Amino acid sequence: MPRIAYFGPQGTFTEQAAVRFGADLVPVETIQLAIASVRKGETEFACVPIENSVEGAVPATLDALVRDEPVVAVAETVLDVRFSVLVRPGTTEIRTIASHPHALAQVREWIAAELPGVTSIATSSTAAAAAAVERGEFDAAVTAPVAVNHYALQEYATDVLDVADARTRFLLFRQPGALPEPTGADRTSVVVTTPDRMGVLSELLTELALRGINLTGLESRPTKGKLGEYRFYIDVEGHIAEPRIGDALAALHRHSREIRFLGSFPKADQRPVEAHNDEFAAAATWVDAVRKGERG
Ligand SMILES: O=C(O)C(=O)C[C@]1(C(=O)O)C=C[C@@H](O)C=C1
Repeated sequence: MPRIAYFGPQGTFTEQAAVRFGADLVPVETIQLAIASVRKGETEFACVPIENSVEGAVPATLDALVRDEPVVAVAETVLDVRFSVLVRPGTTEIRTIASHPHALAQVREWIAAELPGVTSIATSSTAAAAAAVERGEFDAAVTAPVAVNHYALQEYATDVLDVADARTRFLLFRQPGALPEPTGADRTSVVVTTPDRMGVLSELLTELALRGINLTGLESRPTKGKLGEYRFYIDVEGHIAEPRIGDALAALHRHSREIRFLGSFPKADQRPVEAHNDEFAAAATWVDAVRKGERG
């Protein structure tokens, strides 16, 4: 049975996402360690959060993907997110509330309204906050609903969320290898570092637009070198096996100082992508025939 290192400990949202991929689960303390476990070959896969509909991209994941050897995503899944607030049995007063920064950001208004004056403390994950509350370090934890099954805590509040219908997307990574087959409903992800020249980002996006490629994500992170120098994380609909996606990635390669392929994999929503593959195939056949002197 393959093994998935996931951003744990037990009781995180990421664990629930990893369960869907059906393999033996290995909790690790940080996103970096989950991805490192794949790089070192300790586990075949790593499951980590990539973006949340309320708080946006997960910076630890974006940064871990460009460090060291490449890893590629082979699957994604999306979870509905709502939180529970857990406390030790017998708690009468809450002075501190702990959680992952992405979770705290999604319940900020609830805390201000229901627990005014309480100090919020960032922990490595939602479940790490539950473990810390169990140990008596903090009074309350903002967690995934399942965390109550893993820690000796009780629910102070459930269904806590400032913005309804929050969702988080998770990716399953492994070392580079054969790509998942195209399904007609795929996503491709790359990260590029551009040369420092005017209009370069617009050139990248134009390469996509010209080929009718739908951009589903664009994030920037500092390269951590020169101030003002950024990497761009680009998600598009389609699979690198499709001619127009392959063409577009080749164009991005020409415009970039560095480019790293982060995967082509089936989208969680399974909504078919308008690919125009027949038109691209017909155009390639025509060029081929012209080159051979068979067509004008
Ligand atoms: O700490 C967890 O439980 C996680 O799985 C991480 C994470 C995140 O990074 O966004 C996942 C989903 C929620 O949005 C809050 C936290």
